[in-house]
Amino acid sequence: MIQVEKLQKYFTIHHLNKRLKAIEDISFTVKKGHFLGIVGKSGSGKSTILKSIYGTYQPQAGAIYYESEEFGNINILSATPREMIHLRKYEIGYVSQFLSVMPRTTAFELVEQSALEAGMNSEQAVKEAKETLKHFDLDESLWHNYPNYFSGGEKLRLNIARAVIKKPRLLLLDEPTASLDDASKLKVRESIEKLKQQGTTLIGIFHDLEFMEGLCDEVFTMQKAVVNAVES
Ligand SMILES: Nc1ncnc2c1ncn2[C@@H]1O[C@H](COP(=O)(O)OP(=O)(O)OP(=O)(O)O)[C@@H](O)[C@H]1O
Repeated sequence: MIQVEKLQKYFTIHHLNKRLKAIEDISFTVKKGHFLGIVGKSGSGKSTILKSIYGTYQPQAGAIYYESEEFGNINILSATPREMIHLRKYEIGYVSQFLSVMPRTTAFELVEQSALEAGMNSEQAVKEAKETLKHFDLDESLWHNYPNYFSGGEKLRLNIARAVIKKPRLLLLDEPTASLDDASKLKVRESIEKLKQQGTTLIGIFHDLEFMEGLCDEVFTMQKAVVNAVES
């Protein structure tokens, strides 16, 4: 489903006139329907890998081959912006611990819009939004509120609901359970299990190794923090 080959990413730190090597020579493969967990020290480049797959970061070397429903086997690093927009809309989901909210959009509308974007009709989108918000125990009194002032855990659950409702083919999870209590973590776990049953491929970063246990099919360990500055 996804094959990462010799991925390398530098960041240019302009005010220091230096380049920072964030990841180097990263290669792994994830089979369709499998869950790959990425573990490693802080700063070793775990998020950089996920952001490269999602197209947020543009690595300088390597390849990310993804088996797309629409485009066949595609190298994400050379995908056009139009292709990337399609993949993000219909095929690849990304959940981080941060919720990016839209102004004057309620929690319910956020999830509903996500369902509409994935191609559901309005009746279906409303039904699925209700079910998904209920699944993640987001109190009904919050559904028609703006999420700016939600607690950390409420924002996270909303964030996950918004991604999961699309039933993406590939879901990238960047520590989405960071500030959740055990009951909410269990809900996330149930959703991941359900997605796996539906054939979703997942790549996830979790600090909570216990949470990953039994969920992941494979674990990729970042060898070390390769971060070091090189002259630009
Ligand atoms: N946009 C950026 N600009 C400059 N440096 C960056 C950027 N994003 C990441 N880095 C650097 O790249 C390195 C890898 O960061 P990354 O966030 O991928 O690590 P991580 O393994 O996910 O860390 P953590 O577990 O602490 O979240 C870090 O040294 C970080 O400072």
